[in-house]
Amino acid sequence: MSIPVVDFSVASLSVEDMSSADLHQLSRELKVAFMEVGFVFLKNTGITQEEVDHVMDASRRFFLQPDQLKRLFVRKSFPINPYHGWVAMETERLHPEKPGDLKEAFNLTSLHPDIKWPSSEAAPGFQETQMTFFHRCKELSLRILRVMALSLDVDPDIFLNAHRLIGTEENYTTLRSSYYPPVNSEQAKEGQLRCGEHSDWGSITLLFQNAEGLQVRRRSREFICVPSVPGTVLVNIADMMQRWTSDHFVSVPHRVLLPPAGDCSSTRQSLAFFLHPDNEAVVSCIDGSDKYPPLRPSAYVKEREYDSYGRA
Ligand SMILES: O=C(O)CCC(=O)C(=O)O
Ligand SMILES: [Fe+2]
Repeated sequence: MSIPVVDFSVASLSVEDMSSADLHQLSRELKVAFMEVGFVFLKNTGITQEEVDHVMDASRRFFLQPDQLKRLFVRKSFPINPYHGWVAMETERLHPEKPGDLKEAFNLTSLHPDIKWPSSEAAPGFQETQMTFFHRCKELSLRILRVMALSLDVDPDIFLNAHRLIGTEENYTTLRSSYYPPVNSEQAKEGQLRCGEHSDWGSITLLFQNAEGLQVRRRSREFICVPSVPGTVLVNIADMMQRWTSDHFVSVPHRVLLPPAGDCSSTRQSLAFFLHPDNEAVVSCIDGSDKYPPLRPSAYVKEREYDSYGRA
């Protein structure tokens, strides 16, 4: 198994109105990828490599600031949004039974004007690039949701109707910039990785990476390495979408390895857009079956959060 590459041109963000496009071929290809692999590379989405590089450059400048500055923006310090903000090294464990992940991250979850950002002297371009990219990823995700609904022959708005509040406190969608600093893999703790094995929690995830290291688990349980393909967006199904589609679309575990022994100087960066349904939407099996009971994203996310961060 390898991860398929699908051409998204007909629904690209550079096509102003996709409603009249012929999306059938595209929807068939996406369906096969999401049913069989759970991951797909999309090319020609309208989001360019240049845009991605620009956001990664601004993120890197933020991460290279002293922790003392970044702590002013730490996650859980924003009264209006508990998810938004900076996550220090080894704070998060995406595999709940393993040591903390060897990465730093910045979660953009709230676009509220009361949210405090680093000054443009401390982190040039950080706020603007993050916010602009959040919107770009949102627009692309909504297009993907529409094609996914078509592919399943259900109401084309069925997923869109549950993603109306992105960027507000009523929706957990997050643009996460991750920074994996150089690490000597021989000094890491037993079982420690750059990002522990996990599946994503939301509806779908868009991922942009600037280096290898990502691995995806196959049905046979062995992991395969995912290349970094410039100019593409890697899209995967997340857990709530798997339930929503009664397991037709599969949410697949993945992880980010430490660099190979002897490589103590490479950094890695990624940008992940975790698309989530609105907190109070109801996610129930779209085929009308009772394979899973209906869930509320707010309650579901809280439960998953305890696993990754503890019940504190
Ligand atoms: O950094 C990456 O390439 C993937 C990270 C990831 O899977 C996640 O943060 O959920
Ligand atoms: Fe992930």
